Amino acid sequence: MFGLRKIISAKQTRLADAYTIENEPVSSIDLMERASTAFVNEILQEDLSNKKIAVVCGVGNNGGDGLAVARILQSHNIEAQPFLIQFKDKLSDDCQINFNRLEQVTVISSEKEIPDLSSFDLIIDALLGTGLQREAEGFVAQTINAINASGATVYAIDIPSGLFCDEITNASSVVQSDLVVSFQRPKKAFFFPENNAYIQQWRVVDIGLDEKFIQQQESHQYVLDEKVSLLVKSRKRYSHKGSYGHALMISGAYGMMGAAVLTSEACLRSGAGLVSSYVPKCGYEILQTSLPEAMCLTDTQYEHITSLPELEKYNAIGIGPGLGTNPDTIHVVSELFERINVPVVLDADALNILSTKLELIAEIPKNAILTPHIKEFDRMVGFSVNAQERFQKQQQFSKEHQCIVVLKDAHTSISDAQGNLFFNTSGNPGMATGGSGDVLTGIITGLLAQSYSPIEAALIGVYHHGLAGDVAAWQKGQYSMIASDIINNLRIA
Ligand SMILES: NC(=O)C1=CN([C@@H]2O[C@H](COP(=O)(O)OP(=O)(O)OC[C@H]3O[C@@H](n4cnc5c(N)ncnc54)[C@H](OP(=O)(O)O)[C@@H]3O)[C@@H](O)[C@H]2O)[C@@H](O)CC1
Ligand SMILES: [K+]
Repeated sequence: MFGLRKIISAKQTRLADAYTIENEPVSSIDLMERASTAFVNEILQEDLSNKKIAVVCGVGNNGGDGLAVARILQSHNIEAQPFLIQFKDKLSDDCQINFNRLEQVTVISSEKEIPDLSSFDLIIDALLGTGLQREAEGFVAQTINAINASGATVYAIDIPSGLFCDEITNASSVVQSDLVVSFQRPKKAFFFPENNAYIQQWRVVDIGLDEKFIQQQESHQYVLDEKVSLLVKSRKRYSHKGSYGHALMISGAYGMMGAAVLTSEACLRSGAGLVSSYVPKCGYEILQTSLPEAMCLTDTQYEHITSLPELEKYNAIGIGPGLGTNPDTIHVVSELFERINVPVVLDADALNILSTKLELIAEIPKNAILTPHIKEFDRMVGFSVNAQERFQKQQQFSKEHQCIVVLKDAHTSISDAQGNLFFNTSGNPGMATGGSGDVLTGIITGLLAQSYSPIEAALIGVYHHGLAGDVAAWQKGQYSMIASDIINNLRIA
């Protein structure tokens, strides 16, 4: 969908593996060599020459990768000591071949022999991969615990050992990795916030699995990454401000006018031809002074919004940032639902109003974009025990109400009315700062005004918002960046 990559299950990965072996064709041992070489090339971006490295391998193909990685690192004159944790008598065929290709492997065949790993700088975790069948216990769990207790940096091959690929892991013995280098696709598990302790950072390397086959697999989950830029249309040479739509931002209350300024400015920066900002009277001078490029309309009331302006001339509307939930403002949302006939973004207090008047949820305009963070979402649909349940509810909500939900988190997820779920890969913790969400609302509304479809606007907006945040973090650092830095680094292209 939109040229974005599908996220597939462990089972589908095995099918893609077998399909590639048969149809490329390539032998499975050569595919393992390719994967191991790609892993080594990725980690060699860092200078490892003075590091003492342990490669902790299991008996399956993940272990086979680990043994090959140790050999390839040694061929680069890097000290990498392989350990085979023999928790089963028989090694997989390719693991056995790679075992035979190494001159020296320390074989550990019982719990008692597990070495103290604290003298190593770096541990490469190749104990278990996507073949995990059950929670790690006994010998395997003890080895995982030894890796975690070592104090060394840990890089995991494909997935941290002990972590389930497609569902929430409740086990206590899971490798806590600093980096995962995953083959071909990120795993579903990488997008569960619950797995944060096991995955500080992940990257994906291409190992040449058949892409066409992967994209044909039944999956409704996608990776939202730089490929979304393909959806961005170039601006026409002969065009004028009227060509790029007129957006209306409804936002602000006394003491919250910054939200109105940020959301309106972000809307302009996303390329909307014209932006009008509807604010309470107290916001008139603030808005006109800080954002001369926007037009300003005011409510009759001074401190908060109590009514709506005429809506006919706008191509898209964004409502919610800094709006407040004053009793006189609440009815504005239901009135908007009755009168609106253009795409709309509902954010912040517009969502809080929805959660105090749940009967309004049934009236959400078709194709509306809702941008809750987790707490706002839970207030609307009820508490979820974990991310997996919340993602299901998110997909269900989108289908039932024919709308798009942008659930804001470290990996923001975007659900559409067809049941698809897109996981964003841009952004950083520095973006957890006041006003960041207001900026996103402005960006998405601005894209809607330019006639992008709601799902396109949500995908382009979320990815570029994160990207601008990454540039801001690079400039100012995650601690010091603020929401206006995100706007200043926005570059949709
Ligand atoms: N996909 C690709 O394209 C490519 C994949 N590649 C690599 O292959 C990896 C997948 O390999 P894999 O399927 O051999 O599984 P893996 O994770 O090594 O473990 C299986 C072994 O562990 C055992 N076992 C399971 N759970 C257990 C537990 N809790 N406690 C104890 N034992 C447990 C299980 O035993 P069983 O359940 O059968 O008793 C079996 O013996 C993948 O992650 C990637 O690194 C690349 O080489 C090339 C291309
Ligand atoms: K692993």
